[in-house]
Amino acid sequence: MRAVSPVLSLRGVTKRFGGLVAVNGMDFDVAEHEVLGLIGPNGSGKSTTLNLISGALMPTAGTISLRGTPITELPAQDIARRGVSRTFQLVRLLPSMTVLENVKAGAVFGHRRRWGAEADTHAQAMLESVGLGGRGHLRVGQLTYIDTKRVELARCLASDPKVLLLDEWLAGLNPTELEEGIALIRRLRDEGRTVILVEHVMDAIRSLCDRCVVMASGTKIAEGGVSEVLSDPEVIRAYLGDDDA
Ligand SMILES: Nc1ncnc2c1ncn2[C@@H]1O[C@H](COP(=O)(O)OP(=O)(O)OP(=O)(O)O)[C@@H](O)[C@H]1O
Repeated sequence: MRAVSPVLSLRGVTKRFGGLVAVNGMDFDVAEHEVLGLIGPNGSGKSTTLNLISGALMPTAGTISLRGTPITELPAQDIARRGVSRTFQLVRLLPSMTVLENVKAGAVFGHRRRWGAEADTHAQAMLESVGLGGRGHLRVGQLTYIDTKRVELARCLASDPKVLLLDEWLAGLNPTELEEGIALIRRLRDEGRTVILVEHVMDAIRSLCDRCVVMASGTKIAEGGVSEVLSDPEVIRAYLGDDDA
């Protein structure tokens, strides 16, 4: 059941990089407990949109609100403290640190800050929840690709985020890992989190998302139920024009 007021709202959000308009007047809402797919061809502005929401970048124009409060001007750490957390397309972990230390770093900087033994216990629990129980002592450099992704998600979850921004978290997984990854994201939603999923894996979009927003060249070209938007001729055209379609 959708809540009436959105958790996250974007209104007229625009980002220019010099002469390039990477994100152009984006408007959309994300409802509580919703999994929203943000899709579109390569270079359409999806990661930039996540960067604007998480505060890694500041919009050139427009407003981003979290439960009705504008967060547009806030630095990234303040947005994280308000319960918005993200994974990165290229996993960003500290390879010389252990798995547990990387996850604890998320617990210290996030929404619900924990220290010392409490941070340890919580980080262990997050590792369990992503299927890495008992592997906290390993160095990140010793892990397989899927496991580094799991650590990145555990790091992100360590701050108890209410809104999760997943930037191609499922990319590069084999079919078995993909099934596990989809089940994991579904569980995060069942735990009461709201998720924005930037993803090229359409099976994941179909099986996880309540709705989709489709971007092309920085602009929203479609929004609605997944099967509806994926059969929209403009969306099909946008993807067919893309080398990776
Ligand atoms: N920091 C930056 N400086 C200049 N241009 C940028 C910067 N970040 C992104 N861009 C440009 O903005 C556009 C949108 O990029 P973005 O990474 O948001 O697309 P995307 O939809 O996430 O693509 P992909 O699916 O390939 O990850 C691209 O043309 C990209 O080259």
